Amino acid sequence: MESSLEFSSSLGSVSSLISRCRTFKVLVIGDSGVGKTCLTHRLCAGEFPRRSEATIGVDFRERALEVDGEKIKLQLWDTAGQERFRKSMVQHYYRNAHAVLFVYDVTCPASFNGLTSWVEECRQNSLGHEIPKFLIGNKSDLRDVGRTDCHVSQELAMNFAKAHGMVFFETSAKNLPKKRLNGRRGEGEELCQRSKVEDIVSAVGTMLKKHKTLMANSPAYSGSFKVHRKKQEKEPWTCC
Ligand SMILES: Nc1nc2c(ncn2[C@@H]2O[C@H](COP(=O)(O)OP(=O)(O)OP(=O)(O)O)[C@@H](O)[C@H]2O)c(=O)[nH]1
Repeated sequence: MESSLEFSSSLGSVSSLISRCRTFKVLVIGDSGVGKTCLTHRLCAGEFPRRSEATIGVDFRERALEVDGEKIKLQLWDTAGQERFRKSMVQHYYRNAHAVLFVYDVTCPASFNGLTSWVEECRQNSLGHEIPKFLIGNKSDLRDVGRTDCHVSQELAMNFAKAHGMVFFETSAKNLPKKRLNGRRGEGEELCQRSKVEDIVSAVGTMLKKHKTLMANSPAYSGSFKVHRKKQEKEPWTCC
């Protein structure tokens, strides 16, 4: 793999001191192709990216928000789903993480089954039981009512979330096609989808702000990785 890693960390970067804004490290994990990069982009930039490439190592995006009058920052760590692009850096991902988003593709049961190994990886890397965890079923725009057998049911996902102490959301990182947006129904769906994405941001922010143990034990992380990466264009993803 042609990538190298530089790591720097400090408890108070200049920018965080100026803005006095607490920064929370939020890990985004899940199988390759489930849409972690697109979802992270949507959560932070408010739109679906035009191009998607396989993540090598990790990418970062930030989202500022206000919770109960306090400005906080979510630093989303969009990690590679492919084992060969992540293995040397795994322990860095988990260090000082404040929350985790477990992502699967609702149209790909294999990605849902794969969640067990992501939970296990968290355990092996001593991720605290107490930190907020979220289960996100992505690509809900591809749900086909005629092919429910091939999709992950919400009931199954909710049970999984309950068993692992996670908050469950089903959403789509993708904007709806333009022709559907022309009609009233499309606009409504898009607004609904946008609010679901915002619901995820608010839920993560609210849980982190309220999480007293986290505040006491792990000060807001402010540091950076620089991953020198060779990007690889991604084919449109297909599963079942
Ligand atoms: N229809 C639809 N396609 C999506 C959605 N999210 C992502 N995709 C597509 O799924 C493919 C994979 O998306 P990525 O965001 O690169 O997936 P990833 O999980 O980051 O993959 P790795 O970087 O390999 O771990 C791309 O072709 C995206 O365009 C979604 O909500 N709906």
